[in-house]
Amino acid sequence: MDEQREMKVKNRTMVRTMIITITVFIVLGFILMVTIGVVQNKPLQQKYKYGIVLDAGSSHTSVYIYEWPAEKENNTGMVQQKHACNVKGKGISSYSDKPTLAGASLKECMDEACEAIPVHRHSETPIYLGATAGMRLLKLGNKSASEEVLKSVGQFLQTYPFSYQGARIITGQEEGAFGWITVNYLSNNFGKASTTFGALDLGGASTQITFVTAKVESQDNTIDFRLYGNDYHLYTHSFLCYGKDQVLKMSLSKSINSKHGQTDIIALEDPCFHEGYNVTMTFQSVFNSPCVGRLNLTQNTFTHVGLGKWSECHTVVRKVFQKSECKYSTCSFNGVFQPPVHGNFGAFSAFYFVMDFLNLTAGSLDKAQSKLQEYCALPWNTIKKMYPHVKEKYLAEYCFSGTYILTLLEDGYNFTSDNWNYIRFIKKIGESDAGWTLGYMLNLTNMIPAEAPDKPLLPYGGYVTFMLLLSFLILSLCLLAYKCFCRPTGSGQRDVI
Ligand SMILES: O=c1[nH]cnc2c1ncn2[C@@H]1O[C@H](COP(=O)(O)OP(=O)(O)O)[C@@H](O)[C@H]1O
Ligand SMILES: [Ca+2]
Repeated sequence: MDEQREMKVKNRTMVRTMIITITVFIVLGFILMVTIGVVQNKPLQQKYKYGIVLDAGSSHTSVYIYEWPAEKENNTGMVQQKHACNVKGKGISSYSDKPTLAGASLKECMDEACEAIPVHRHSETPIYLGATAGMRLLKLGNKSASEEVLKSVGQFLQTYPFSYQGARIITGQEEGAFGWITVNYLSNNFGKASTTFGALDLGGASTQITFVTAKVESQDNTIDFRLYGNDYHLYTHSFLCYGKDQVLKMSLSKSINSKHGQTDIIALEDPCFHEGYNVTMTFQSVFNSPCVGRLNLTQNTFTHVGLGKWSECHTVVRKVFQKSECKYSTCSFNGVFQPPVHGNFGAFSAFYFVMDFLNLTAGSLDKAQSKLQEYCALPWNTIKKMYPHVKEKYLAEYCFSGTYILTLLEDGYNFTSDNWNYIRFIKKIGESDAGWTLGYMLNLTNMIPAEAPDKPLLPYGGYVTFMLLLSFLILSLCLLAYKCFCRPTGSGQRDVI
């Protein structure tokens, strides 16, 4: 009997030791599996693909390089800006007198692009050049010069090892729509039930407004997209000549015209420039654009004299918007159909540069107006001392540009004090600049599918780890069951724990 009891005690001790050992092994195995699962699923060295878009704007050209993980082309939000380079000097449209030099002006930035993209990816990297309102205006004024400029930049880009996809003037509608795609792609708004942002783009020679709307009364202002399984019905309009540089020319030309015939124009007093500002300008620099009429004058130059009076400036700027005629239910200005604005808007490019400089990106419309009034009243000497490092051309124009932006948004697009805070002034979203270029590339490379790709239940890494753990657990349980229930005892009985 004692022997039997001793045997049982021994057996029990053995079983306990075994259970402890098994448990230790299970825990160790568990840790091992998780470690292997994690290490195995650690992102491998990512393989990136690249694309290049040149934004040939009216004031200057920028070269953008985008990159995305090679195996995730069609996932939303995967493409990011890797590098941007501002071409020195003015925009390509300024080469109208010497078109053959337009191409070579891009050299420095294109050489940078060669450095930034791994050599083995060069030949498969698409490169696009899109020209905007500066070239649209040149085409209107001098078609052959615009063609020569495009030929020059096209030929130059083809000397690089990238996959050249063309150099063209994009339409105002494309500029608006692709800006809208960029902002919403980067904000991850596609493929979700979430609403989209409208897009407001202000350049030197044109401005664009784009937002989702239910009803568009004019066919010229409609664009439809199906992206990631959702239909988007867009309103878009691009106002040629309503970029801030051209509006300045229009406003100066109006003042000159109103003085013309009265006296010789020696000094042109301007409420939109600071008191003490006094610069000699050529008439040619104002009247050299299809946006302003012709003027026959014997004089070549005039003095541009600042007054620094915001209310008068506001009155002058308002005159560039023709608000009386509208054959639709609602208009923005110049008889252009526009549904009432609604929802959030991202305002970028010069909207951002100017509002950021003036510290007007937050706060109410009233506050923005009163702050701008104070800023415009500062003498030019004070302004120069306050901002010694800011480019003088920009500095001189911020009072005018700020006034134009507030007037365009309020009187032009019909934003009010109530929805003013729905406008967000943005430069970048994540690493990427807001602008039309990213949307343009996504569209041309078919990187935004019409239908959302089917998503697996779990991400790959999670799936592998889960399956490993599950199989290990099942295996351990089987082992445990075998050991505990099937092992014959010394007395021929089955040992039950
Ligand atoms: O730092 C800045 N401060 C103020 N304005 C800027 C700054 N950087 C760029 N801009 C302005 O932004 C505008 C950009 O226009 P862009 O060259 O894209 O013309 P486009 O889109 O009409 O063809 C120009 O008026 C340029 O002077
Ligand atoms: Ca632009």
